[in-house]
Amino acid sequence: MVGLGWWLFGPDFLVLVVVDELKLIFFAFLLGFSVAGNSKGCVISCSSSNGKEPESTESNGIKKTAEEKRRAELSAKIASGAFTVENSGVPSFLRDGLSKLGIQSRFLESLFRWNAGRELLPKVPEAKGAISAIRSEAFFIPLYELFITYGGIFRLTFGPKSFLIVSDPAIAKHILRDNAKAYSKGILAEILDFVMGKGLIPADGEIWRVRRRAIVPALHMKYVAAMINLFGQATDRLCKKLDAAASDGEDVEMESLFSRLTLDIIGKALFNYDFDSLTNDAGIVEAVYTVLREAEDRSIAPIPVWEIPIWKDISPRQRKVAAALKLINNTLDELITICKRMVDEEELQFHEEYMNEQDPSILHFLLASGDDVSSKQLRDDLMTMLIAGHETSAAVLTWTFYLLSQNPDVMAKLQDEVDSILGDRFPTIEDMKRLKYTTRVINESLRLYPQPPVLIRRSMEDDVLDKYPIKRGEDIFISVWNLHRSPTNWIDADKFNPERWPLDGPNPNETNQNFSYLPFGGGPRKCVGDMFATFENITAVAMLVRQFNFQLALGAPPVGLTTGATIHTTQGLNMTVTRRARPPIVPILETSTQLADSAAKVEPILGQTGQVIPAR
Ligand code: HEM
Repeated sequence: MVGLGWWLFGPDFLVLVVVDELKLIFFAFLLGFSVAGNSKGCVISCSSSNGKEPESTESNGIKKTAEEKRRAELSAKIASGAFTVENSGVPSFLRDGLSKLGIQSRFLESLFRWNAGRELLPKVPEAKGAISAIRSEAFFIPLYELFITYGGIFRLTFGPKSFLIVSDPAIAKHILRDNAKAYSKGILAEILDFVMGKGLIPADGEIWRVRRRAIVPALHMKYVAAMINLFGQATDRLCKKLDAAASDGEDVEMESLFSRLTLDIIGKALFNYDFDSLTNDAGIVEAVYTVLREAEDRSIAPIPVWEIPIWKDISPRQRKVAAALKLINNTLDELITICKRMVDEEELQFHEEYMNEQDPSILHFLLASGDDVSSKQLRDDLMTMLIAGHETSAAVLTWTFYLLSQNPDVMAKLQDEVDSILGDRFPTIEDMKRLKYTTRVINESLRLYPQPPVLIRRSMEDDVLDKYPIKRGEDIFISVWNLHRSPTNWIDADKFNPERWPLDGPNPNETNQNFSYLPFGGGPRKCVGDMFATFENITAVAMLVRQFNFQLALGAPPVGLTTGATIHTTQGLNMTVTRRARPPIVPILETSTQLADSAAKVEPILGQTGQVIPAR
């Protein structure tokens, strides 16, 4: 999924290439709240649950002290009101001035009557950006400090433009669910247009409604159950790779391996295509990564040079992106054609849980359903889901393994559960319900590292948030990071504590946590792949920890965080992987028929609307 995280930051200057006023303002914002290029992200100090920090060398220690000092200075500045904007407004200032000059109050009253109603309306607390004070870390971290001072909604002002930062569950619920129709995806749609077009994430209005209605049924329970087999096979390939590294005593960079694992999975799941990116780096895999990198870079670039007409023809980089997009589009067109042929030749009896055993992909479902859609729209949807379903899951796995490496007690408990429930088998749909602690570990990882950390909206009409009236056209960032780490919502908010979620309670979601927990968003635009992703993550975590122990590699760079579409590490997650001292594991693959049969017997574990569980 894509979020404000897209917008990282460039150097501390603003070059005035006016392509679009709003985008420039955004760039100004980003420049202000900039961060962390790959080399200068913060050392994570907010994530460790048991007081253990990532392994640190002497220089890491120095960096960390500087970081803590910088953060303390920022907190002190915020607390002293250095960011606060006085809300007195011009009319009251003028009125006071005229009154001091001796103008009669009766006259002043009639003069200023036009403004009386407006002045009485409460104003959103306002903070102004101070570029130098809040540079050099992932943007959502300074937003947290501002939230602690200014509260669940505040306005962040840069020059003529401002942004509303929302960190309050009730306001988030209003925007995402109760009055969702009044909000669009705003600038997100503009930035992602080159790659996602009118795909489900950026689309708004009627296109979104029609496509959502077509796509959601494709992710039915029988399909997701069949996918567990695929998750198992792909993870098994990763296990083999790790096993070889363990034999050779080589450290591994897990973030990129997780990215490849989830790319392989989503390619098969969406359009029955095997990227085989765990072993293959060229051609289409390279093209996918070129496009992904471009999407991230566009979101952080200080100048939208790609919008200058001639640029895309002369810039080697833009030509490479165009060639990559062409290759992907051609491949998708080919896959669509092959799939159409398959559907034509099939004795089709389409029904609610329709699934083709040879090709259970979402594309096959959509074509078999008779979905009346252009190839371009289909491509946009597939591309959107490819990115949405790939980056997010990879990030969840990355941060889960980081957290596990910092919390050996949790790891031990997790391995006990996996050993007793899975043994040496491949996971099945029934296991998804039984692997309760594994699920809680992932729930908790998603709380501390929400993917994406911020959701973006734009108001399409005037509205009232909390007690504050807001105008049409407001750009709003709902900080899931703040919601998930708010001291009012959570006890020991920064602590990694899977035990906070009772094993016998419902699976935590936005509904039963009353919008203080939004791992998959909420309301009509909630993630369509939540169950798919949860089962994918459970399968991968369970199979990996069953076979290996994971530790941060000795001498590896500290694990810093930065933002792209999701929360990335600054320099990778370098780990030493060792085989667990257990009898050798010989996975037994179950057939898809068995899986499909068993799917019918298992209730979904997601989307339960149990009673509200107070945050713990
Ligand atoms: C752990 C993995 C995942 C996480 C954390 C995640 C998170 C999210 C979130 C937070 C949203 C809401 C965005 C917003 O309101 O602005 C979202 C939307 C979406 N997600 Fe996911 N997602 C994940 C996996 C997937 C997968 C596997 C797929 C596809 C199979 C997918 C497809 C989508 C789509 C299409 C939307 C847009 C829905 C709409 O606007 O109607 N996601 N996701």
